[in-house]
Amino acid sequence: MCGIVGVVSDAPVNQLIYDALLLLQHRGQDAAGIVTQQDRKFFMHKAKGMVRDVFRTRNMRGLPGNSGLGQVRYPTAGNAESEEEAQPFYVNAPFGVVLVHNGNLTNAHALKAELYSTDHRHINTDSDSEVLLNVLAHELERASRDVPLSPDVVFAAVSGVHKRVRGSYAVIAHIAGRGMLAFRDPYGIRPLCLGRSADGTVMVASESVTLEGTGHQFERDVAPGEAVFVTLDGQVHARQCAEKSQLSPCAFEFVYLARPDSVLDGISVYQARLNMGETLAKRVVSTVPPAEIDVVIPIPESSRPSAMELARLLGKPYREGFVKNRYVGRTFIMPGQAVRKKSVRQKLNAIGSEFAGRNVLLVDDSIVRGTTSKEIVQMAREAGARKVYMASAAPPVRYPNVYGIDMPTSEELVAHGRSVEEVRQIIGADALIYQDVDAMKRAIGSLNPKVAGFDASCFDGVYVTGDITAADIARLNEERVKPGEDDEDTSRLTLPNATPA
Ligand SMILES: O=P(O)(O)OC[C@H]1O[C@H](OP(=O)(O)OP(=O)(O)O)[C@H](O)[C@@H]1O
Ligand SMILES: NC(=O)CC[C@H](N)C(=O)O
Ligand SMILES: [Mg+2]
Repeated sequence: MCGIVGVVSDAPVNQLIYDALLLLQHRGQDAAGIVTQQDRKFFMHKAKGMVRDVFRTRNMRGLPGNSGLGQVRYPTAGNAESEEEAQPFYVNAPFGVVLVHNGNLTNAHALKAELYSTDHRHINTDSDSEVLLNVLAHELERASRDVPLSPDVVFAAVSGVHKRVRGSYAVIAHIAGRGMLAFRDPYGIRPLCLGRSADGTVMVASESVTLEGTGHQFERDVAPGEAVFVTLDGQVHARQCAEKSQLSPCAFEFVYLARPDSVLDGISVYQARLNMGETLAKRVVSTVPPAEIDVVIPIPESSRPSAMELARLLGKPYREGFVKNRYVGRTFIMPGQAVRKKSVRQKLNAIGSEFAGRNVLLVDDSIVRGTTSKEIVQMAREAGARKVYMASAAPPVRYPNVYGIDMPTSEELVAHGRSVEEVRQIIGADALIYQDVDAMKRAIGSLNPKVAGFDASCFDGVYVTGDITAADIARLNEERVKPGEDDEDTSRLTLPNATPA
């Protein structure tokens, strides 16, 4: 998951984009970048690291101008170690274009070959976003061959992009001296919304919290397949550029990725998490007699709303048994299993008195590789819990994600090919209760009937774009995993009573 933002204003935007990126930091911790524009010239600074580390005063001084864009990166293609893959990306022709991307292309490999052989464009990194920029640049060149650049030409280029590109993409680009372009893939898998401030600044961003937190009024979501072109005087043009579109946002945004104070596609992330807590409560009571639960404890941060609602419905106390070190980032979006595992203990510490002699129900938003739950169950026992039950507000994560969440292989998923009982044994809990897939979809979907469905592929193996084959998954995985990575493969996690092969 990455976070993206773009602005067109009458005043300098460097600090505004910086502030917006801080509000998107939870979507990407590996790299950050900003481009601003003054007198048709782009100024860029990007590097590996969190926003606060990447931008020092001297870097900010080098970002003049009244329009620009920014990105925080959580790599899902290429290599997390590569500084060159940090965004934004730039091409000088036609016009000069910079671009930021949230999502993941599933045909980047084929496009790269085609760009080279047919369009004569060179891609210098393993990033799918650089491929996407070059497809856009080529389509802009084609659409503007005999006519001056206008919103019509820009929209024709986006139609061309939709025809060639597969996968998920929420995109913001700036065309030098012309304006800002934003568009979303025809399924609207990744979020993108638009707002305006009292002084007329137009902002496009991944999440509504970015608009609110920087003093912009939310106006609307960018529709799936739609493109919005904002000229440098702040005029907004919009057009549907896809032949067919169908809003199917990623369910994992509501489970984990987005901030709870955001509203995505008309759905409050917080309310969706409360609803998931409600449906989870029903499953808990059918598995563990409520009399056997003394206390409900969330695993901070993302599970809190679901755990709170679940506790209320069970009539049990909700207690904060784990304290989170706020200086450690989100562990799931860290690259590499070794660093993730180490970070769980650094990040969370148990308050002994909440566990001693009690039967505790721990609630997390999701169990992906099982890194967090395995450590946490053990910590609860070390803190003196009698019984440790574990509940997940999301269903078992069993299938790889190809649309921008970094879980490219099924082998790394603790629930892949395993029964709930087997997962329970691996994480060492006394009971394990998962959300049901349909119940999750209803819990989120009931908040906006206009949403046609969700991309819930990591839970049900159904890929909304309808064009993903087993060979694609294998190839995307091969391209992603770099030799020498210190990942611990969860397929090697054995059941406690398993006989060694
Ligand atoms: O099964 P796993 O592979 O461990 O992944 C799942 C865990 O990772 C996430 O937490 P994270 O620490 O990233 O962020 P949070 O503070 O927002 O909960 C998520 O909330 C789960 O706790
Ligand atoms: N999480 C994302 O949106 C990643 C964007 C892009 N695929 C990258 O790897 O840089
Ligand atoms: Mg968590």
